[in-house]
Amino acid sequence: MAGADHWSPLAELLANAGSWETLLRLAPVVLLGGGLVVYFIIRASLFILNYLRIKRALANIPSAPGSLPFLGNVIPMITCVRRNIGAWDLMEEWLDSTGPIVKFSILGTHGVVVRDPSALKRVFQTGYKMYEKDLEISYRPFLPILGSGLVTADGALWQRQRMLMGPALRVDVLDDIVCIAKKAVDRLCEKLSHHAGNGKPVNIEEEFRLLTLQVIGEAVLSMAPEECDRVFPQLYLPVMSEANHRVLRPYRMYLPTPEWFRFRTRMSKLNQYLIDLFRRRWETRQMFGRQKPADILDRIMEAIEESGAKWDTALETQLCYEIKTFLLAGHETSAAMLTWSTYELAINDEATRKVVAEAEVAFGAHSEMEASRRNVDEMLYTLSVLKEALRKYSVVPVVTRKLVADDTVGLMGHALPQGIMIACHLQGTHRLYEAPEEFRPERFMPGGEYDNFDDAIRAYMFVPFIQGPRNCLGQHLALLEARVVLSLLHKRFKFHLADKEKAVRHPTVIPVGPVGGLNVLLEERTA
Ligand code: HEM
Repeated sequence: MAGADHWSPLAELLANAGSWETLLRLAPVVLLGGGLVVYFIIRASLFILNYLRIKRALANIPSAPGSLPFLGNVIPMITCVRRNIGAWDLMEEWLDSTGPIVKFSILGTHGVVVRDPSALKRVFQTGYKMYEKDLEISYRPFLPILGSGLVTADGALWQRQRMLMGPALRVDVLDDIVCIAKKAVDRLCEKLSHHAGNGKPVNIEEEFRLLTLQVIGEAVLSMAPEECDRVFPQLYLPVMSEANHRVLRPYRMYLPTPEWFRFRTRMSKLNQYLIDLFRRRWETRQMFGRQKPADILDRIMEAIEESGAKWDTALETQLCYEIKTFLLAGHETSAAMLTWSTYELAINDEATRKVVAEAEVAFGAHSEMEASRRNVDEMLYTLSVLKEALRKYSVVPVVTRKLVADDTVGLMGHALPQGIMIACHLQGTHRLYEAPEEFRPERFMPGGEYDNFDDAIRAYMFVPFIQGPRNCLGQHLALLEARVVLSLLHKRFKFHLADKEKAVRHPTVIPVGPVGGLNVLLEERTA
């Protein structure tokens, strides 16, 4: 019968609606549907209540201009790129026009932005346990790579890992860095010598990126330069580039595009490469016993042995996150610092002369001397050039935190509610100097502008590595490496800018380098 062919279970249920049997059959569907509705109503009510609680608590703080209902400030933050400025530059405009604390919101997430050193002291030092890493927005695209590594860990795990990793980066490894950096800059000089005087521009930012990867690859894993040049551009750099794209285009994290699959494949190959390396190293240590540590990995393994921890897959995974964190944190930031320092030296003969003079003392007239760490520590002017580049260009312009408890002390005289985001505007702090647009390394020489800030806030007036318990673990390594590289390169070559226009800071990528890199022309220095 034609009618019976179209008889569906739903039609049957409707026909029998009202009978006990049917009601019993419908019960699970009704309960599930009802449960879901109640769940969403509760979630939505909690969201609205929380939204109103935070809105009320922030009522006295001035708002950033251009806020729309629910969207908040998201549109000006995305579209500011059209003006060739970054979201961090927009925040600076808010601070300049509105006051020392400004509130903003992004799709229902409320936040405040601050730059005053006293506020940074509260976030980074005195109240740091309340101000946790903001993993939901800023670091989210990097979580598949960095996982629970040091930069993205919090609480007890972070504390344990920091204790384990800290000494491996701070103590005697710094002595090795001088030698590793010297070898790397010698290789770069050899490469660049083919370009000297030929009138062809070299993108020195790209060269610094490769160099700093080689230095961190050798310091952490004893990787030969050729191995670094083979593995990293194939596996590591493309995953970092995709993660950077995802910052402004978060949907890329969820769409199964060819790039999404490539990201996953490269990630698992990189993880496998590192885990194989760890296993070989661990087995060798168990076979031949303790030897003088060759690199940072050896030092970490020594600390693991001393802690009595068992080698298992959980430990391997955690170590993998830590090593990728060192690779990420340890190369692009340093490359950006070297790039901006080179840019400024190219337009400042007097500063270059002082840097070259320090290199001659530390490395001898022909750069053949193996400088000791003490020699490099004495290069105060070169250090000041690097610090001034970090101040003027703020390669990490902003770091964000999430407030996980009500802060009754708060920031800039305002108590703050749990759940908001705090944007610590490091770039803004670095502009609180005299004539901030001028490049003046003397600010950081003994007795200079920096030394003259009040004791209570001085440490929070220069924050490229932030401050407090979560400060950058690699800052000494970075500044040591960069002193060797900058001074020896300038001792060997004169750098001229290939482009006439002023370099412009990249509006979307952190660490911030110049848009299009830095093209230079090279000339061998004769005297
Ligand atoms: C000029 C170079 C560098 C700059 C400007 C820089 C900047 C920073 C900043 C701003 C943070 C704090 C991030 C946050 O709290 O959200 C940080 C953390 C960190 N950096 Fe660096 N960094 C540099 C070089 C390095 C190097 C060379 C290494 C490692 C070899 C390194 C390892 C780390 C680690 C492990 C952390 C996390 C510390 C923790 O949370 O306990 N950094 N860095």
